Amino acid sequence: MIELEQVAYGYGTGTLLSGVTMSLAQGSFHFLTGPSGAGKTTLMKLCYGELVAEQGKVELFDKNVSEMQRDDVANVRRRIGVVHQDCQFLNHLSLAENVMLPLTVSGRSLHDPSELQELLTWVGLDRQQAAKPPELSGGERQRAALARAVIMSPDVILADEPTGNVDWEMSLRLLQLLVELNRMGKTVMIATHDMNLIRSAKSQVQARVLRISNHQVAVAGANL
Ligand SMILES: Nc1ncnc2c1ncn2[C@@H]1O[C@H](COP(=O)(O)OP(=O)(O)OP(=O)(O)O)[C@@H](O)[C@H]1O
Repeated sequence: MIELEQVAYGYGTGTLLSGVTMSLAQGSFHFLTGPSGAGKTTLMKLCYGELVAEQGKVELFDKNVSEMQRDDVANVRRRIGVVHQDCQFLNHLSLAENVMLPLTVSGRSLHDPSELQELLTWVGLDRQQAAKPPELSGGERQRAALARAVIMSPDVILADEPTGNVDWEMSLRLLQLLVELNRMGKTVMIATHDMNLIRSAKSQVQARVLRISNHQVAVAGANL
């Protein structure tokens, strides 16, 4: 689904990623880890076509990102749900409207309005659906961000530090939601610093751990 081959990227201040080769197969579950500033968010952005590799090749759903037309980019955006690290919302809209936003801006709607209720119940936010984002707690915002990422029924979910700023119990709840999505067949990658989260996932899902170090991505061994 997502293939990187010998990819390099930097922001003009030297090399950040180089010689990165990795593949996210359909239905796989990956963690992406590495020190702060190692390039996890940058790698995520390369994986959903937000950034274009300076060298090497990125293929999303068998299409080379550097050769994509506007329609291809729109198609990729529909098929990859991203949970951003800072989970920004429009404060004047309700939680439900924010979750619906990816559909609204693409001029689509749900086949059945009860799907929104189901989704909000699934993330445990059905009672807060009329609340405005500033009224939500950190954990509620993270769950709303996850709901917004899955509203388009994407094939892939990329979650950048989805458990940042929430307590351990909420981290496990968010992890469980991502594991459930994977069981439904979605390809999942979670960027995280939290080794305890990775360890707890291991009993629930067959997860691979990718680690960024020295500008490269390697599969981490068992001794996390
Ligand atoms: N738009 C940008 N312009 C210039 N430098 C940037 C930009 N975005 C990120 N960087 C730099 O690139 C490096 C990697 O950033 P990135 O956010 O990918 O790391 P990260 O591993 O996700 O970090 P963290 O774990 O702290 O979120 C950092 O040194 C950062 O300052």
